[in-house]
Amino acid sequence: MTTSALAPTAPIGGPTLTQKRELVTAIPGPRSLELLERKKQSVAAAIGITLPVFVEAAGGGVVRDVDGNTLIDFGSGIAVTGVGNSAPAVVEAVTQQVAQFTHTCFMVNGYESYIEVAEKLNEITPGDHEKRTALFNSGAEAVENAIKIARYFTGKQAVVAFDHAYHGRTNLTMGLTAKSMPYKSGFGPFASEIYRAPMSYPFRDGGISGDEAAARAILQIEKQVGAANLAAIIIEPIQGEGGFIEPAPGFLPALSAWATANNVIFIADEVQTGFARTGDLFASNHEDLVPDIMVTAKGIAGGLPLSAVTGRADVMDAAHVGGLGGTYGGNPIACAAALATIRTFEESGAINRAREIGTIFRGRLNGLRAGDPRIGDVRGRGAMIAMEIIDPATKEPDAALTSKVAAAAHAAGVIVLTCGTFGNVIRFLPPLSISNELIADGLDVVRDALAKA
Ligand SMILES: Cc1ncc(COP(=O)(O)O)c(CNCCCC(=O)O)c1O
Repeated sequence: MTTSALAPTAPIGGPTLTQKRELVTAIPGPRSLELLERKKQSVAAAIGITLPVFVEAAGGGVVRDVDGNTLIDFGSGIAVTGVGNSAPAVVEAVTQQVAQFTHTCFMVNGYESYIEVAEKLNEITPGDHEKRTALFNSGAEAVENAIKIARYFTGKQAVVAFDHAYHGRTNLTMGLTAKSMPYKSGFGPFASEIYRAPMSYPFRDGGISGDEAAARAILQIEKQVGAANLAAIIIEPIQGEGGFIEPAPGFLPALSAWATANNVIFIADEVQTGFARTGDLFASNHEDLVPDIMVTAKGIAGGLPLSAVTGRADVMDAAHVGGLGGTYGGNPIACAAALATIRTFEESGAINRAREIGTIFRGRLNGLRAGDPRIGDVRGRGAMIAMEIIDPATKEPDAALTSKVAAAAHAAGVIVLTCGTFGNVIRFLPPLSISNELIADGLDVVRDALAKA
């Protein structure tokens, strides 16, 4: 059995998990159903659960639920546990740290691991210029702070985000996010001075080039906002929740060049694409993009909540002392996890593994597409791959079929997620610690779910 160098050897303390899909009850099983009832009586209904099994253990490429079912993980907790769930190095680092001290608030008393994480991010993010980093907890919090920093540095207020963008669920980041339901509907009003520009969406924009799409976006920005008022452009190098939309080559570099020429801060939101997920350490590396600010989270700490804003030192140092902060930002346990996670990525060939995984997924999905026109597009890079589901007669999005296929995969013990402005994208975000055998079995399940739908 070929397994990734990232696969857990002997998990420390954790249960030994059989790296094989195995169902012993219906999905969800009886214990999960009991917990689901309790959840309904105790947790806000707005907190939904995509696949309502409750987890007992996870690692490698599987999740084991409280009923003893072992499911294949094609979601990584939404692109978080790329290094593997309960990755041994992370477990060891966190165990040691939690026994030393759990919290000081870095703004009260510092600790070395925060500095080490900042030094590491300044080193590995694109660009050899001097950088600074600020640590937070969630992706949305980091995006909020990236915008604060850009506005402070430029003295300008407007911000441009793109069609199909997703940047979070806080007030400002909801304003930056494009899709209304479920993220924004009913939660307004939203922050002011946020503008939207057209995205390069090769499958749906008539195949215009990256340069043409950038020219279209820049013209709209110049006419509807004006560079003199614009603090920042924020964009995901591959859009995540909006549908794994990979812009045409040249789109991002053209936007970045325009921003630089117009004293506009270019922010790359790599919350979902960062840390080897796309077959580069960061998706920005793919076109040699050097953002002024990069936002990271998710894959950074193997499951512990941590996010970061890393950017040009002149930009990051502009705000007055005390202007940025928060109680838990860069907490010591998450910093310990991040250092272990990044070290594991660096030492275990994560980038090559992500590329291998992408080759396997694209090969299988393009094979399905050749015989099934309902698969309109297969796209993405590395271990961030998706297929867009359509009505082949009209190319219209088919959200109903998408949901049906995902539900069938869940019932068969494969955790697969959907996304997209139109709800018609099935996305694959496996942990880089997954084995080729689990990938093959999981994709067989998706194949059969499509065939029966
Ligand atoms: C690019 C990009 N920027 C920002 C964020 C926000 O990160 P937080 O850690 O969820 O706040 C995300 C989070 N994506 C998953 C959201 C899941 C959901 O809430 O339904 C992202 O993908």
